Amino acid sequence: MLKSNFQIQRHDYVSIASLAQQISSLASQITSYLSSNAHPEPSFEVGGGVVPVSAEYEALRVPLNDAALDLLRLINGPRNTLRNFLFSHYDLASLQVALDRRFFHHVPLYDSDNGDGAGNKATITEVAEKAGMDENRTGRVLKMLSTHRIFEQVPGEPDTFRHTASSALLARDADFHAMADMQMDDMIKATSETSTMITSSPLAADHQNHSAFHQRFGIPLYLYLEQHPYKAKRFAQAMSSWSQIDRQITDLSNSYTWGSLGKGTVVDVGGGSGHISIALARQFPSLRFVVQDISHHMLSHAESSELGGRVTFQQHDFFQPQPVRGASVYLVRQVLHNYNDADSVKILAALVPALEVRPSATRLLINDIVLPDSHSGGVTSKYEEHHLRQVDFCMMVALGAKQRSQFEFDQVLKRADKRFEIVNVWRNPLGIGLVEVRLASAV
Ligand SMILES: C[S@@+](CC[C@H](N)C(=O)[O-])C[C@H]1O[C@@H](n2cnc3c(N)ncnc32)[C@H](O)[C@@H]1O
Repeated sequence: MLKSNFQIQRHDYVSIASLAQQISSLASQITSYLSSNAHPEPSFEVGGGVVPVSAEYEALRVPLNDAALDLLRLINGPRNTLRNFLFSHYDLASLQVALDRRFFHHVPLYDSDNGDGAGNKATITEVAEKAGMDENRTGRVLKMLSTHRIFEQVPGEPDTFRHTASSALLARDADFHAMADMQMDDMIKATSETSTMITSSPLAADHQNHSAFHQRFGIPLYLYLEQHPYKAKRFAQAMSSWSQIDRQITDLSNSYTWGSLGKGTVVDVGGGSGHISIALARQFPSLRFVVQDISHHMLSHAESSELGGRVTFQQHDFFQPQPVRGASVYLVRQVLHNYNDADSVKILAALVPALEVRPSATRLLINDIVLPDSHSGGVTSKYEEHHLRQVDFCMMVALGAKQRSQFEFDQVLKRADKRFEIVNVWRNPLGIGLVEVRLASAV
């Protein structure tokens, strides 16, 4: 996670030659970085897809993405580029079928190989049988996914497929699979209603009853999850997987001085299954955590913890006054982005009496994406901004809500209580940042 004054220059690439030169230079720096860190060169093979997670690697990977994507746009021209873009829902449909019919578990992994190479592949007929669908469409799904290097045809055996690094990830990582499944199931269905939803209420922005999700399923997302325990479990797993991406937990533990809180209490407001508190509790053995959530489904997915009672769980509605007073930290993580400004103001205001007990020793930490904007800066690359905008759109579709910039956080905080003051911002160009807030009367 990077401090607020960190800015990445956005380049306007102009020529094929200059882009090619940048790509070549960045690619050789990546090769040197890999070899000097004894990191194996990434490949598409099973087990070959691990890339380094470090600030140095990101500083090369991100501009290489910008340059490579722009080079492709330039050499393909708008007609080919847009054609590809416009047809991408068919690619997603193939992934949707593969997830629905559990293709990723029907092709054996190298792990199960008995040594003769025969155990790591499956014919279209075998996959179709296990998936309970016809061979023709099974083959078409596998071939479509293979164009993205998700599965591949075994050389010399055109009707036989094996895993690649990407398909193996979906086979092995249950939480990542849950995230993919959630996106390709409810979220893609809801997303297709976005424009219809806007047409039906063109001026009613920012309300969960005017979200595409509501348009598609007839009820707000969290009520829907309460009514579908399997989907609530999948959601909790998806959130856990999401937190592994881009080092979110590492960033959160590194960016704030948790160690200085001594034997303090951290209240994890809307903490879901408690995965963040549990990770922090493992790292900071003096701290105690209270994970609060309205959903007993979420709390029931909470890991039984070996942490000697330092992580406790409490059912609580964060629109109601905060029952744990005078804690060291109130962590509000990936919650405000679920709400429009009016509701975010109510959630923040409900915390004020608890912060007033020991204002100088208490912090509110908002752990959410901090969007770039012209007021508070934070310019990112196009590649990075695209990620942030995708998640912002996700909030619009799912909940009629949004991600916020520092300026927008400041506005909702001040509406909740004029004494709220942002004291520090850690930006993360690829994901979740951190906003540290206090009640100014504490000074
Ligand atoms: C997007 S999840 C974030 C979970 C967790 N903080 C994290 O970062 O992984 C939002 C959480 O808010 C919970 N929630 C929704 N409405 C709530 C309410 N009124 N009071 C308390 N929790 C609520 C949901 O059950 C869900 O676990």
